[in-house]
Amino acid sequence: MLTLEPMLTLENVVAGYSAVPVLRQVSLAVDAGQFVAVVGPNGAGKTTLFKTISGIVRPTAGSITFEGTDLLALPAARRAHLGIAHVPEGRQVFPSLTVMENLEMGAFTAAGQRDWKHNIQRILAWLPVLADRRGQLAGTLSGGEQQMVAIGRGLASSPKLLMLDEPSMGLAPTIADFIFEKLIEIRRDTGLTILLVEQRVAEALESADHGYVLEAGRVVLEGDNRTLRADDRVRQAYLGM
Ligand SMILES: Nc1ncnc2c1ncn2[C@@H]1O[C@H](COP(=O)(O)OP(=O)(O)OP(=O)(O)O)[C@@H](O)[C@H]1O
Repeated sequence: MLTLEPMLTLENVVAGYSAVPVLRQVSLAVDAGQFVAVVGPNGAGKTTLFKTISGIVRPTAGSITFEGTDLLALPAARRAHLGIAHVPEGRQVFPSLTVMENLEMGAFTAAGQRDWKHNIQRILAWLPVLADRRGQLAGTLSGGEQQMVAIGRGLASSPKLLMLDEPSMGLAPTIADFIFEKLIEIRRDTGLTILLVEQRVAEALESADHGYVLEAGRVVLEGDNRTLRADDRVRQAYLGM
């Protein structure tokens, strides 16, 4: 019988800063086309998890595989070319470049260069505010607009896996809701695989198909979104019910 391997697999990953472990034996899998959310409190290690996948932090144990390739054998710069886009916490747009220049910077991969015309049309259709502000310096945009630039920049690389680190951070609830709706729309239109880290647990588990709860560097719960939303621990600790 044919069994499909997940697109991304982490097995027993241990990682941190200097000698201090943050991730303690984290295992996680993302299937192609899936929308997976990782939720958990401040300091649980969510950002460290993303940095470990994209190669900024090097694990001391465990394995990470993307489409059958051993990611740990590749430097960070190579991983983006495999189709992994990391939209970082705090957006990190290039403030002195325009919106369009920021989007162009995202198209640094071979696939991003090849697909630029198609990608930019779609990005501007999903996020029309970026078309309105294409010549504006990104540093002068609102937080929500900067988040849209960061998402657009990630999409411009033609990723297979889009990793988003707390896209709602610091945004008013209505703007955060708009961002979640856009992610659902982009996913529906493209079938893109999405890995999302979020502190807005209710919205994250409504948008995603599958979730992981990360606490103190360990996966303490995993399941499809309905199961997690119905879980007593999740309801009490994260949904205020
Ligand atoms: N560059 C660093 N050097 C040393 N320790 C760090 C560094 N970055 C993060 N840490 C520590 O690693 C732990 C996990 O941080 P991380 O940012 O991964 O958590 P998080 O779940 O993303 O939290 P938040 O939701 O607040 O961003 C924290 O105790 C933090 O202090």
